[in-house]
This record gives sequence, structure tokens and C-alpha cells, in this order.
Amino acid sequence: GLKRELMPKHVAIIMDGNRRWAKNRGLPVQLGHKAGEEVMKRIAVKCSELGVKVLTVFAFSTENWVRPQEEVGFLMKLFEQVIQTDFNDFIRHDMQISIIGDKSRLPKSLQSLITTAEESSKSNKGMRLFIALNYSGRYDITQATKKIASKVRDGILSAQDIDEGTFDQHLETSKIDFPNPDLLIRTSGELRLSNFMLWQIAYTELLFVEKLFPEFNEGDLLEALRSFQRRQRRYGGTQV
Ligand SMILES: CC(C)CCOP(=O)(O)OP(=O)(O)O
Ligand SMILES: [Mg+2]
Repeated sequence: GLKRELMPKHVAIIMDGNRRWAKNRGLPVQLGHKAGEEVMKRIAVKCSELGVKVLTVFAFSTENWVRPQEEVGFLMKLFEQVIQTDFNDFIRHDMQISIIGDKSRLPKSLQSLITTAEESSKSNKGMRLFIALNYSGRYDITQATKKIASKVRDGILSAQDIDEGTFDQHLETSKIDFPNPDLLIRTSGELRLSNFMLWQIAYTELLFVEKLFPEFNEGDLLEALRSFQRRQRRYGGTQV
């Protein structure tokens, strides 16, 4: 069974397979995304109950803009529902909600809902929920670099003082106790990172599962966590 003391502090999930799930059932893609959103809500609550400290879910990548207009429009409306309605479930578990990604390209209505959700949950003490919207690992590293370069220009930082910690402090997952995921789960059988948190996952255990995200349930989450707990993490160290 699961040991609480071996629970990963930070779990990240690439929620993939919504459209295939819909297609397999002859449903419109929108219902695949809707089904995925229901699963995300249940998995977030389960992670919180299991004592996970940080959960990061990849909900929309910078590459997803190329999708058909009606699908992107539907997804943006769905994200508004997540941070307006699902939000009530999240705060019932005292979760702190943060959106990571380039918010400037999101609809204005979504941007203001994000501000409200982040503001009203920022002093909560429960699990930290990061929802990655219009996010990518390369975007995150680039924005951190810009912030660091500005500080060097303004004399706040000297170039030789820049170290790995400097980046940890300027990425969008900074300012939390567990910025780097211990476990990254990707559903739908795809074996790639799709430009997710590239810097943060340097030592993250990767787990690829066949199930499409809408099929991923609490049992699959427990199995993923058991698989993580069975792994011996060496961080490149000498211990065998
Ligand atoms: C927007 C994103 C979370 C949706 C994930 O599922 P997907 O639309 O990539 O579905 P497919 O991989 O089946 O095309
Ligand atoms: Mg996909």
C-alpha cells in the first residue's frame, strides 16, 4: 500500500488524450475536453486528500493555439468554468490556485477570473494547484532569463552571481517549497514532454500511462503513486 511518508511532494500531469477519447465514442472533441476537466477536478481533490503538496496540470500549451478556432474558444470557456465553478471544490479543500503561463494572450474575461481566483485563494494552507495555461517550458526559461537580465542591467544582480538557484527563483513555479515535480505523469501513451516544465523536471520520475486522460481515475492515480514509491531515486549519486 501507499506510505504517506513516501508520497511525492509535487506531482505534475500532462493531461493528454481528450480528443481521441471523444473520437473513440463518436463524440465531438468538446465533450472530450469536458470529460477531461471532470477528471482533473477529481484527481486534484484526491491528490489533496493523499497529502500531495503541489499539483501542476498542463491544461493548454503555447502550441495549442493552432487548433480550430471553435475548439480553442471552447477550451477558454472551459478554463473560465474551472477557475470559477470547480474553484469552489478546490477552496473547500483549502487549495491555493495559481495559473502559470503567458496570461497576456488569454481572453480578458479569463485573465480577470484568474486574478480573482489567485487573490482569493492565496492565503489558503492546503495543496498548491498550478494550472498551466498558455505555458511552455521554453517560455518559462525565457521569461526567467528576461527578469534576471533586467536585474543585471539594473545592478541588482551581478552576472557571476547567477547560478541554478537564480533560475529556480525566477521561473513561474518559484516561491514555493517544492518547485520541482517528483513525479510527472503523462496519459494517452505519448512518450514526449511537449515542452512542459523543462527546467524543473531535471530529476523528475517520469511515468507514461496508456489510458486517455478522460479514462484516468483515482485507481490509476494510486497505481501511479505506488509505482513512484517503488522507485529508488539516485539523483545521479553513487548509491546503488
Ligand atoms: C488541451 C489539452 C489538455 C488537451 C489534451 O488532449 P488532446 O486534445 O491533445 O487530445 P488528443 O491527444 O487525443 O488529440
Ligand atoms: Mg494530445
